[in-house]
Amino acid sequence: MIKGHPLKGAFVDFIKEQKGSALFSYVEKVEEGDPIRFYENGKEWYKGERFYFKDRDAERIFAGLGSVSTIQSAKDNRFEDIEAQWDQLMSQASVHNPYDIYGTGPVAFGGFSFDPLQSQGEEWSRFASSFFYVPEMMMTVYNGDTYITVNMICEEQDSELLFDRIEKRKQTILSHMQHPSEKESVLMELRTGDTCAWKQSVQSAVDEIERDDELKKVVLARKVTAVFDGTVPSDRVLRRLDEGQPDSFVFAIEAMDSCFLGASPERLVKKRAQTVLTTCLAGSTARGATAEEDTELADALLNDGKNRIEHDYVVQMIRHEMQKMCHRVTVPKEPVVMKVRDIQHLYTPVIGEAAEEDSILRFVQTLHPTPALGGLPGEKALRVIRELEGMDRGFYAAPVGWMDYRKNGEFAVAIRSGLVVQNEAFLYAGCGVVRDSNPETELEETNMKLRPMLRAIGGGNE
Ligand SMILES: C=C(O[C@@H]1C=C(C(=O)O)C=C[C@H]1O)C(=O)O
Repeated sequence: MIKGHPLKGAFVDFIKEQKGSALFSYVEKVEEGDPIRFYENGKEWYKGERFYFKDRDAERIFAGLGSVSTIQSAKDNRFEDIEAQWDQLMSQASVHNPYDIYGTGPVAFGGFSFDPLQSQGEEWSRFASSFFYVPEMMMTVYNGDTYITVNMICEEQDSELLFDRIEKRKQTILSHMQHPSEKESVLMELRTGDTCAWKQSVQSAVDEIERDDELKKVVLARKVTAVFDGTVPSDRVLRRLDEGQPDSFVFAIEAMDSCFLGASPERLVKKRAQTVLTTCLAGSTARGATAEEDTELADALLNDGKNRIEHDYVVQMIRHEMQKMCHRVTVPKEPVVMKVRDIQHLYTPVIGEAAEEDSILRFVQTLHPTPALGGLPGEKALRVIRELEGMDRGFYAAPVGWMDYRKNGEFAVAIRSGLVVQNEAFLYAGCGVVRDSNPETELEETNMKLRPMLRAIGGGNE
């Protein structure tokens, strides 16, 4: 007789029938939950395989621990390949989910690197060019309600032991224990890279745009390296981002001793049944010191020719691609201003209606990279980036997010982000270069965009 959890018997029987190696997943509602705490508490057992994701509206928050299956692809058709592997895993799965809530039950969390053809930087060695975790344990908070999903894959002889082990861990992690907080490390050095050379590459992009009638925009990024006297406490960095950037997507994804994390204002795509939301976000200015100055800056941004053109390239491409994939697309005529803590942007939200069974990955594949992060036209801009940037963006500016077993999900564009590896943090920021760009102004813009991550790692002024 099997005692204890009501699903233990079903699990043991399922594994017996399947002869192992299929996914068993169940969802429970719990009284309350703090996903950041869940993430931190999971460190002891799951360090190196955790994720966190909060959307801009904090409507849905996820924390995932461990990986019962890691889906990876380095193939040319990486989007289709990831989807095929996910379909394969789900086709044999047994899902016990009494809740009709997106983002509960089996979810794969991860992303796709910005450009698999960029030569790989050493700092990104822990990250495959595209990978997703199916967590062993996941907390989903939706509208104040908390759900726990447990996923298990095992061999026949291990099933009872595994079930009990995970159940015990789950209880411990949920029991409000707090992990002893990580030791703060001291920032020793901030290497900003060769800013003159970077400005020179902005000028080269402007020259290229002037020479080539077809090339309209190229987004160039730079990297700043922060060196600490000890391990960078990524859990703390995540907590600071979460508390300090309430209007952004906040994400973290660990891969062994590395953690990529950030607070991005930009949605790539969100899909719920037939509804698809995407974002045009390009054109930037500073926040004002007073409410009045802030409004003046926003008005100036809305009326600035260079920023409007830069923004419009993004709208053109997104509208065009969305019209191919959806039977109805709504795009406002004019952008509005989106304000986040350190910066304001021109923003045009786009809504499409697609077939319910369409996978979110189809939209990710088609939209990434939008001209907000790549340029216009896309392929040509990518070639210029490879030539001028001279670094590996890794997952910076790339799609990071989740998809569920019904092919819904959400992906942010992973900007305002950084990669933490042991005692170093690599922070990235870029900006759209068009015909009228000025290298000095673009450099200042990247400095403004680096601020949230600098503050979160403890290297920036408040
Ligand atoms: C490239 C970045 O941001 C992108 C570029 C913007 C711009 O050029 O105005 C604005 C928002 C983002 O789409 C970044 O933050 O690193």
